[in-house]
Amino acid sequence: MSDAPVRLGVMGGTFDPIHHGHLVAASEVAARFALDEVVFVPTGQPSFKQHQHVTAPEHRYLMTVVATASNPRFTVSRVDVDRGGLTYTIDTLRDLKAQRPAAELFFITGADAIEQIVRWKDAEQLFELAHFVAVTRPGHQLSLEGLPTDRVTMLEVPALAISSTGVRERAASGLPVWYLVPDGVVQYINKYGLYEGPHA
Ligand SMILES: Nc1ncnc2c1ncn2[C@@H]1O[C@H](COP(=O)(O)OP(=O)(O)OP(=O)(O)O)[C@@H](O)[C@H]1O
Ligand SMILES: O=C(O)c1ccc[n+]([C@@H]2O[C@H](COP(=O)([O-])O)[C@@H](O)[C@H]2O)c1
Repeated sequence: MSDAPVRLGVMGGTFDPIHHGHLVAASEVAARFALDEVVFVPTGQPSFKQHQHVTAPEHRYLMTVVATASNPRFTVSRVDVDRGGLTYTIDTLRDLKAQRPAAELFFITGADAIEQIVRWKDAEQLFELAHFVAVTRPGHQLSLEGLPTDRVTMLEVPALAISSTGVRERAASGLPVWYLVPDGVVQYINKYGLYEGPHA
């Protein structure tokens, strides 16, 4: 447990798989908000994706480790994977705060996710635990209506029209996913045959 007063970015996601859109968003927020570190937190069972097949948490966790390994400021946390069950951001932030009480938390989220935030578990308390940085995403107009303006900041990031859905669909059709995801993630997907078969 480290108790240094760091500015800690928190990038939560299903990461099925992690792609360059996630990495660019984290890198841009880190630079603009002078973050010391960004911790990527792969979900256990994502609460808003209960009716779709999601790859096993351990695969998604390992792909996230592979994708972030080369950046000294990027780390990966197992809090959501190890807690098990449905993942709620309120639990993610509470666990990280318990591990690092002096850290100032900045939760990084895309335009599509921030629009749903009022429906997230314990929504009002989320803003007490972290500052939220909403990054623009191609195809999504960002509206912060109804959100506390002092706790949410909108940030334009270089537009990368990449989604995990698109990567899974390409892999399932035998199309290349090189350069949409880091090289090691391409190799991980091929090694374990992810996104092939009935769930692809
Ligand atoms: N290209 C992108 N640019 C900016 N933010 C993104 C991008 N892709 C995903 N995000 C954000 O990253 C977070 C985690 O996303 P997630 O793991 O669900 O990926 P996804 O590409 O949206 O997946 P899927 O297509 O399976 O829904 C979310 O807050 C999402 O809005
Ligand atoms: O806490 C909630 O109720 C909640 C509902 C939906 C999404 N989230 C979080 O938002 C992040 C992105 O989610 P997703 O499903 O788009 O990968 C991830 O960290 C989720 O845990 C959180």
